[in-house]
Amino acid sequence: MSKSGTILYLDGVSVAFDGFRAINKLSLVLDRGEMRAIIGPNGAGKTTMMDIVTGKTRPDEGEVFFDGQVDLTRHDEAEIAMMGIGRKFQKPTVFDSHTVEDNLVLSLNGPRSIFPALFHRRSAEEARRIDDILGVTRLGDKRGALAANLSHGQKQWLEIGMLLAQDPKLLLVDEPVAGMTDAETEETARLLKDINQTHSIIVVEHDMHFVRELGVKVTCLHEGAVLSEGTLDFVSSDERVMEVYLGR
Ligand SMILES: Nc1ncnc2c1ncn2[C@@H]1O[C@H](COP(=O)(O)OP(=O)(O)OP(=O)(O)O)[C@@H](O)[C@H]1O
Repeated sequence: MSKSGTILYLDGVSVAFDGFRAINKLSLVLDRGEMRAIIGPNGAGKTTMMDIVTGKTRPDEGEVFFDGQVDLTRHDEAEIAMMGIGRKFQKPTVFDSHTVEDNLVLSLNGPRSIFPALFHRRSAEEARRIDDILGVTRLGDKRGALAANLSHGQKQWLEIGMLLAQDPKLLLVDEPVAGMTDAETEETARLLKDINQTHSIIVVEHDMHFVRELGVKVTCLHEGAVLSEGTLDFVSSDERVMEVYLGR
């Protein structure tokens, strides 16, 4: 299959831990500009797949390409982050004692340490980017609030904003709506759809209501490989998916 036009290209990827194949000849292709939802039972290999993409885990075999041409297996975690793959873990890790705005300023890309970042005169370009991110993450009226005082959902949105501040091409988002209210969950689907206008996204999520709201192609992983792929209706009516995951 051609890699051109892809933002992420995995083919025949395997990795074993002590002889156990957590990822087993996995092939998964994400087009540039696409948002994809990844589902699958516990232990299916979702986290390990993201660890491979971000350079945390090296595959034993297979091809892993970013943006059609970058061989990710030749780069380490820091290089991969610099190249434009941003990852959001499940648990928010915002700086509680800083304001929402300062959390974003601290995440803006470019070499900087905490004091220059907070005290240097902000350029017009930086101010515009912060405003854009506050808008897209629904935090415009929380700009001056301490991150500690945000709701759980707002903290997740702030962390997504901190990822955007690094200007990634591809965002990997792990279980963003776990612990959110229904209203926050629905808003998160809208928020990710907004971000998807300008970024490619992979979302790992167990919440099927949320996956339906996203309305994107779904890949179900099982035992380290793709079990089923297509629309949510197609995947969720696949007997093999019902057997290992949804029908439990
Ligand atoms: N560093 C490791 N050493 C040994 N086994 C591992 C390691 N990392 C993952 N595994 C195993 O690989 C398999 C896949 O795990 P992984 O965390 O990728 O699944 P997952 O789909 O993310 O599951 P969950 O939905 O529970 O997060 C599991 O059986 C896990 O125990």
